[in-house]
Amino acid sequence: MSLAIVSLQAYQLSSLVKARPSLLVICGPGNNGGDGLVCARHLKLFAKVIDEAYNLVIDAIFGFSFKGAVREPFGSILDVLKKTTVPIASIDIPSGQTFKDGGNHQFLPVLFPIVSAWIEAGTWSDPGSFSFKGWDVEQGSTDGLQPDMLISLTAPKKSASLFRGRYHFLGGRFVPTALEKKYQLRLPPYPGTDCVLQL
Ligand SMILES: NC(=O)C1=CN([C@@H]2O[C@H](COP(=O)(O)OP(=O)(O)OC[C@H]3O[C@@H](n4cnc5c(N)ncnc54)[C@H](OP(=O)(O)O)[C@@H]3O)[C@@H](O)[C@H]2O)[C@@H](O)CC1
Repeated sequence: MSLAIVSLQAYQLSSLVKARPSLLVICGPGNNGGDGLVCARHLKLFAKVIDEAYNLVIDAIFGFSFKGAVREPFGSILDVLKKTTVPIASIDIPSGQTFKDGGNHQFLPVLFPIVSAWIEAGTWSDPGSFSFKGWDVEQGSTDGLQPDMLISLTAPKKSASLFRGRYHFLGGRFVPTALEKKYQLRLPPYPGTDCVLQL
């Protein structure tokens, strides 16, 4: 639900009007794709809003388990998306991004101070400049999609340090206490009953 809500919050209808109303959700084979299907279902519930004219691609192709060289048919799909001028909103990970260590994108405790820093700084102007004791922001390749919007789930992953788009949201408010303690999370407070937070 939060993925659908922030998509509609970030993209005003007036700025996205095109002759043919459309919204494309591209789902990959893993749980990221599953998130995309749920997002599509909720967007459908907002049909009255998106009926007028709406052009946006929801990237739910790969999440944090993506690794290695991209295989077909996904390579061709990503090639098309890299050239499109339609805004792309990526769920959790911009699809196709790889890192120099070849590792996956599972969140790490060291990532969570970033969330606090973003909130405290009140800006997302230069995420690459953030550095914390014992850790520097990863410098990964920019092979993957460069979305206009990123919706991080639970906490931003490594790839969030490469994000240069306009909108970054955090979703997944209800983290089990045990998980929060295990990874020493410092998650930001969500206002009221909101389930998403713009970083
Ligand atoms: N708290 C959170 O953060 C939560 C996160 N959640 C969500 O789950 C997502 C992670 O889901 P996930 O683990 O299922 O992995 P994901 O990347 O969607 O798919 C893997 C698939 O991609 C394939 N594949 C891999 N590399 C490939 C390549 N080069 N070229 C082609 N294919 C490739 C791989 O195939 P395989 O290599 O195994 O054959 C497999 O089929 C996460 O990002 C978030 O969206 C929530 O649901 C829960 C809370």
